[in-house]
Amino acid sequence: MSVAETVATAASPDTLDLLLTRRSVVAKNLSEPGPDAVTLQKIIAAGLRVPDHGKIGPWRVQVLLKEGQLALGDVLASVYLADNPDAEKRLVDMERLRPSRSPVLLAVTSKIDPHHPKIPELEQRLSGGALCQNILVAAHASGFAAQWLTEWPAFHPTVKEALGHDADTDIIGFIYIGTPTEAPTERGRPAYEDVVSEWTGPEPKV
Ligand SMILES: Cc1cc2nc3c(=O)[nH]c(=O)nc-3n(C[C@H](O)[C@H](O)[C@H](O)COP(=O)(O)O)c2cc1C
Repeated sequence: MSVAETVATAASPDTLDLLLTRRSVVAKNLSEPGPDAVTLQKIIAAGLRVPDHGKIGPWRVQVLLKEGQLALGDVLASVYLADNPDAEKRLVDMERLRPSRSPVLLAVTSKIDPHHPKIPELEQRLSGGALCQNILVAAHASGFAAQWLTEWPAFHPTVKEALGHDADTDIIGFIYIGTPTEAPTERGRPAYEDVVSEWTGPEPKV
């Protein structure tokens, strides 16, 4: 079997265009329809195909459809109320609806082995970030839009516990996926020259 047959080497201008134009769509602007089960599986499978030094797989993905979103909404409302006993009902209701903003919600977690004999913690963490980004790109390539959020629930131990995770697991993203109700305006991006430079060797020591 040739190299070309085993590695995706064909030029894909569409992929490049997508990467050059990708924009998040805010979760509240993501409505039905969401990806169907087969499409969603492909989107997540693309996420799982990330660089993962040492084949550790230090990440997990939970799919929250309407049932899970409503259940998580109940958790958020009760945690929010416990932390803010004087909160207006309107704000508690907003928390209850937070996970239901889009048809599909993914909770992505990362569990790092800080004592791994070979793979540094940083690399394990970055693999999880790459997974989230692959999911965003795959969602867009499938004709949907998405937003990767953490917001307060990602950092709340009770929310983490309710999702079934131990204290050593981090929620690294809630990824909202759906169909945009309005096109996002373009967002300023760093100027290429401010970020990219050519390095040709160490500065001479004077
Ligand atoms: C790990 C991570 C967490 C994020 N969490 C939030 C968040 O909690 N709230 C928010 O408004 N944006 C958050 N963002 C930013 C959005 O995902 C997104 O980048 C932003 O809306 C800008 O859109 P863009 O992707 O088109 O640049 C987060 C991004 C990353 C990478």
